[in-house]
Amino acid sequence: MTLLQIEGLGISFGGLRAVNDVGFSAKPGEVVSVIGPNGAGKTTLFNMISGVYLPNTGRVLLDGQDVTRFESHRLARKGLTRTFQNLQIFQDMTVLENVIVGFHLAERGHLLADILSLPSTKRRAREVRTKAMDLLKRVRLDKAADQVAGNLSYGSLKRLEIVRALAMEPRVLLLDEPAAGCNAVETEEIDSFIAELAASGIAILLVEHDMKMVMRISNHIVVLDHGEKIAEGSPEEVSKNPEVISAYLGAEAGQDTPSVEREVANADG
Ligand SMILES: Nc1ncnc2c1ncn2[C@@H]1O[C@H](COP(=O)(O)OP(=O)(O)OP(=O)(O)O)[C@@H](O)[C@H]1O
Repeated sequence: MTLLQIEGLGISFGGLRAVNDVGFSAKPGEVVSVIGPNGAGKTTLFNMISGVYLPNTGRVLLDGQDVTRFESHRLARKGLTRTFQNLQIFQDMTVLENVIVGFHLAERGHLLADILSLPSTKRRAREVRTKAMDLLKRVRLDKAADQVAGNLSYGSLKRLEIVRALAMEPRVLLLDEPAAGCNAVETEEIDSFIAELAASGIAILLVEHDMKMVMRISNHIVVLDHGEKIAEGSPEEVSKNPEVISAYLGAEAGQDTPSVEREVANADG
């Protein structure tokens, strides 16, 4: 059963066609990764899917409903949430407070009850706290709940950001470079957490430069180059695709992008 369907998405910035006619789909429990050399259009594609940019062409269907024109907060309430490449954590708040903010973003409808300080508000605050602590336990951050977020290691902050997105109870979760800046141990932690989330039935869309991680955890990979989808398939299919290899090798000559073939060989070894 398809949960997220992307059809012919495209957008231009001035004269530049940043993304052109890109489509793919994701089912519950699937990890779908979008890869491609620097500037290929991955983040722009994510921005269109998550309501940050309005595409010039194409559609985004969530559970069969056309949500193309929905803004991010409305999409989040429909079950599609994202994290950003750069951390969006409130560094001065505690770890727990950061997650609680995520819950409040998910339920703005209770504002009047909050203002009137109804008994239901206190009960809900307790429920939210319990749920937030449960989420923190899942990423072993519960012991750090009362610490100021700014004191956490980078890998912990990355996990906190994912947890905060989970407060919205997404069915589709877009992760933009969740392992960026993480060391090998932190990357593996994030890696197994993502696999766990997928196993719980969430469809994960991933943009990630760490090719070993992509090859390890993806069920399906979509490859972009210069805004076009040049290939898609299983990690094995994609890593053997000559067009994909040449896109990466071409990029490697001018930029610091790893060759998929070599990265797959390393990941195997
Ligand atoms: N808001 C914008 N205005 C103008 N051009 C943009 C904008 N956002 C992206 N672009 C351009 O669109 C193209 C695709 O950029 P995008 O950031 O989506 O690529 P990417 O694959 O995510 O790259 P990276 O791997 O480096 O993050 C680039 O040429 C970029 O300069």
